[in-house]
Amino acid sequence: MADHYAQSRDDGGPMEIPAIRWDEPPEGPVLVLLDQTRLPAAEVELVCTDAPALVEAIRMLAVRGAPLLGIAGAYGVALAAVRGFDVDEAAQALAGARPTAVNLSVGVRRAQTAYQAALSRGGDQKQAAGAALAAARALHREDAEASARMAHHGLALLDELLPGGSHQVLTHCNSGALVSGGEGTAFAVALAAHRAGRLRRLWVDETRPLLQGARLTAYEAARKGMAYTLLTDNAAGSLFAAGEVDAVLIGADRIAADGSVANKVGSYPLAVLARYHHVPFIVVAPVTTVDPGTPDGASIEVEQRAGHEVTEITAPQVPVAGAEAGGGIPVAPLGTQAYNPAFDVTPPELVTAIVTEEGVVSPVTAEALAELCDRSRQVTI
Ligand SMILES: CSC[C@H]1O[C@H](OP(=O)(O)O)[C@H](O)[C@@H]1O
Repeated sequence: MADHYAQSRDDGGPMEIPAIRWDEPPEGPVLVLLDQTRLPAAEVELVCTDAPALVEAIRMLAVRGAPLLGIAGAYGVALAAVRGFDVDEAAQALAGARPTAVNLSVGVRRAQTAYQAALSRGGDQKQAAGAALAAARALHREDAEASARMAHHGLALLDELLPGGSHQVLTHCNSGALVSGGEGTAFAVALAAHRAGRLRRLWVDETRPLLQGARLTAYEAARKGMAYTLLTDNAAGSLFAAGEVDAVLIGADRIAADGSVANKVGSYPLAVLARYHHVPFIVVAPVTTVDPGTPDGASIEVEQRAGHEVTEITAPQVPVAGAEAGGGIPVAPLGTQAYNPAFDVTPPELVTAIVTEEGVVSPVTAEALAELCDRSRQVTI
């Protein structure tokens, strides 16, 4: 079950409303999401009291973005546990809500494993539920820490690649606080450059069809006082040709063992443009987005979404929950079939560097990624 609660701005200023928070009102624990389908027009919280409501929120992108999906998945398992629902059933539904971002299944599995381990140690249901919640909280905290470290490593890389002055950086989709326990991934690097006085402008791809750039990155950049300019996705090429892009910064949803990067559809063309115009193409993602179990780009399942997201324009530019047709304004003849992959895959040879909280991988090779993952596991242990 899910309810919407509008946010009131008591002092008139921008509120820092977390993308996700756990709450324990008298009527029982809930997971509270800043409903991203309503941004930027309204800051509305969506309250989930069970896993099915969270699964629907994930599917309609009320909560989205790889690292945040992992955090939400972990909290979703904890929510099922504390409310006495079947945890394994909830975990399966949550992990299957969207296929491409590996973080979702990783987060679900982390909380589910903590729950099962507590039971195997002789703990009761309440203790096991507490263990699942503790695992979710730990993942939330770790992701915030990872975001800050990625921003640090990413800014150092920009300074190395683009010494001196301030620069124009292009980003695609949304990779800020709305996808993270902290300030995000690629956007966090741009924000660090802004704070250091080294961001002349952030070019923001609108990111059709769900407009994560226009609706969410512009919303985040405005709140942070960054100099940003919105553009249609098909205008990016002319910016490169005019020499107006100094670097590309994007997030990732899954990085295969060979360094192939799945990210929002439209990322691959930017990588080709960047290569042709000798511009650094930088991917920023936590190590949890690297999936050693996926050997290469061809092995990444790319989510195919409903055609009406392409053939219709809806008021908040997102699908209506549960509706077959989006109920939006048709921009194509009724009955038009649409191709709507949510992601595309960029091969490692087009990626200048992958920035993680553990450091920078460049050039991107399977060996370097494996070493990074091993180093991360040693730190985690
Ligand atoms: C850094 S994770 C953000 C990542 O997630 C977005 O996809 P979606 O909005 O469908 O969840 C996009 O791929 C971003 O790069």
